[in-house]
Amino acid sequence: MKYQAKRKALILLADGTIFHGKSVGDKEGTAFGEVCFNTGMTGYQEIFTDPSYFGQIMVTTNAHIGNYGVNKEEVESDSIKISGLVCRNFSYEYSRPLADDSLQNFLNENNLFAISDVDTRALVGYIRDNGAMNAVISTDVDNIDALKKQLSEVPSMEGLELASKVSTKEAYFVGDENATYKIAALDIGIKKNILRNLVKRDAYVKVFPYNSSFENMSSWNADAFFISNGPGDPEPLIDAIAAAKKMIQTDKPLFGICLGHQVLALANGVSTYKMHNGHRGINHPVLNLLTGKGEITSQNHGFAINREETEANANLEITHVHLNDKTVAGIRMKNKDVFSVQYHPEASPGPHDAEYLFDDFFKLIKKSARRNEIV
Ligand SMILES: NC(=O)CC[C@H](N)C(=O)O
Repeated sequence: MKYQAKRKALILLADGTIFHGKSVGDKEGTAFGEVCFNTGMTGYQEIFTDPSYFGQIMVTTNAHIGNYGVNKEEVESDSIKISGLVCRNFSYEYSRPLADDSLQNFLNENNLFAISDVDTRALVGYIRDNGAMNAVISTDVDNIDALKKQLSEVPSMEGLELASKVSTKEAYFVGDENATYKIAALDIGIKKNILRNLVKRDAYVKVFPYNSSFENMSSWNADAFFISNGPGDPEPLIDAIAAAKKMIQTDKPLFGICLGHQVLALANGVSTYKMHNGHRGINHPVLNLLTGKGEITSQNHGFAINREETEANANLEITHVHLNDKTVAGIRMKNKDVFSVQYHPEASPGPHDAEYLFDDFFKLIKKSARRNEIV
C-alpha cells in the first residue's frame, strides 16, 4: 500500500528563501548543513554513505528516490554521511531482487532526517543561480524565526575542517598481507570502493588516520602513498598537507583523489577556492590532455584548485580539464611519480571510464619497485 507523507516540512536557505514539502515517514526533525545537489539518476545509497558529503544537505534531482531499496554491500562507508535529504517523490515501496531493505528503514537506522514532495527542480535552479549556501530542513514550520537564528550560527563550509569527523581513529589494514605491493593510504574520508580498487590490483593497504605524520606512515615501508577523498575545505588540513610535502620528496609513487588532489596542490603551493556551485553527478565530461581522450566521470566536490597558479608552477603539469567550465580536473608532478584527479575514478556510483588511473598508479608502483630492486 502506498504510504502518503502528511507532516509539513520545509527547507529554509541562508538567504531566507523557503521551499515547502513533507516529512519522510511523518517524522519530526530538523537538520542543518550546506545545501548541494547531485544529478545522478542512480546511486543514492553510495552517495548518502560517501564521507565526502559530511555536513551537507543533499538534494537529489532524480524525481524518484528509494524505488530500488538498499543493499548492504553498496555502501561507501559504515553509515550515512549526508546531514539531511531533500527529494521529490520518496518511494516507501521498492522493487529489486538484490535489495535487502527499504531506503526508509536505512534512513531510520542512521537517524537521517529527510523531506519529500519538494519542487526539487525549482530548488536546484535556485541554488544553481545563487550558489552554494547553508540551509536547514525542518518540520518546525511555524517557527521560521527560530530556525533562521539557528541557521545563522551554522559555520560556513569555507574554512571548515571535516576530515577529523569521518577519518578512522586507529590505523587498519585491508587486503591480503602477502599481496605483492604495500600502499600507505591517508584517510581524510576514504570511500570503500577506492580500497577495493587498490586491493583487487594486488595491494595490501594500511589506512592511516587523517592527522598521521609522514614519519609514522613511512615507517611502514610501503611501496607507494595514497591520499583519499573527503569532506570540507582542504586548506585547514595542516597535517595532511605537511605529510604530503614530505611524501613528494621521496621517490615513491603517490596518487591523490579529490580532497587528496586538493591537498597535493596545496603541498605544491597552489591555493584552492570555493566554487559557486560544485560538481556533483555521474556524467561530468573531462578531457585527458595526455591522450586526447574524453572521459565521463563521477564527481563530488565544492572546492577546486587555482588554475593560473597551477599553470605557473614549474613542478606541475595539468593533465585533465573539466569540459563544462575548464576547471583543473587532474595534475601530475614533473619528473615524479606523483599525480592526482579532482574526480572519482573508483566511480561508485558512476561510469568506469577513469578506472585506468588505478592501472596507471600500479604501473608506476611496479616501475618504482623494479628501480629499487636494481639499486
Ligand atoms: N569528494 C571529495 O573528496 C570532495 C573534496 C572537498 N571536500 C570538496 O568539496 O571539494
